[in-house]
Amino acid sequence: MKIAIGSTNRAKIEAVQRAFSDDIVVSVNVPSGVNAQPFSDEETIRGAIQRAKNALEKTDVHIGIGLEGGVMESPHGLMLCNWGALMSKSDSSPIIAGGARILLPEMISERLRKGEELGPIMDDYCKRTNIRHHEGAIGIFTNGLITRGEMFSHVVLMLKGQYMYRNGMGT
Ligand SMILES: O=P(O)(O)OP(=O)(O)OP(=O)(O)OC[C@H]1O[C@@H](n2cnc3c(O)ncnc32)[C@H](O)[C@@H]1O
Ligand SMILES: [Mg+2]
Repeated sequence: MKIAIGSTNRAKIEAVQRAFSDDIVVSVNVPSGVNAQPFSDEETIRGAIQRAKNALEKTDVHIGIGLEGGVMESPHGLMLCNWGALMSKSDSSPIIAGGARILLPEMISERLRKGEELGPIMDDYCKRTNIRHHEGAIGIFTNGLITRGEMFSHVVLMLKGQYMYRNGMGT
C-alpha cells in the first residue's frame, strides 16, 4: 500500500513509517486549515482531518494521514493534545484517534495564551532548535520517557488498527 503523511515534520513522518513498515510512505506539505497553534481538541481534530484529506487528494496513494498537535484548556490548566486522522480512497468518513496528554507548566501555558506557538516557545525554553522535530514538548516534560515520535506512533497504530477492523482485514 502507498500512504501519504500530510506533514514534513520528522517526528510525524517517522511515526507513520514505523507503523506502516511494510508499505511505501511519502510525505507531503499540506495546509491544516486551522490556526498554526490549535487551541482545542475540536480545532486540533479538524486540522488532522484536513491534513489527511489534503494528503490523499494531492498524491496518488491509498491512504492519507494527518497528525496535528495542539493545546486545550482544562480545569487543571493548559494541556498538550494530539490527534490523528486517516482518510482512504474507499471511505468517505475519516478515522480519528487521540494521543496522550499532559499538563504544561504554567510558564509555558502563559506564553501560549498570549499567542505564541509552542514550537518556538520550547526551543527558547530549552535553548535548542527544532525540538518539535525530535522529542517534542512531551519528550522534554516526561524526561525523555515518551517522545513526540513515540506518542504519534501510538496514534498511527490506532488509526491503522481501526482501518483494518473497518475493512475486515486480519492481523
Ligand atoms: O510541520 P507540521 O506538520 O505543521 O508540524 P508542527 O511541528 O508544526 O506540528 P503541529 O502543527 O501539529 O503543532 C502545532 C503547534 O504546536 C507545536 N507543537 C505541538 N506539539 C509540540 C511538541 O511536542 N513539541 C514542540 N512543539 C509542539 C508546533 O510546533 C506548532 O507550533
Ligand atoms: Mg505546524
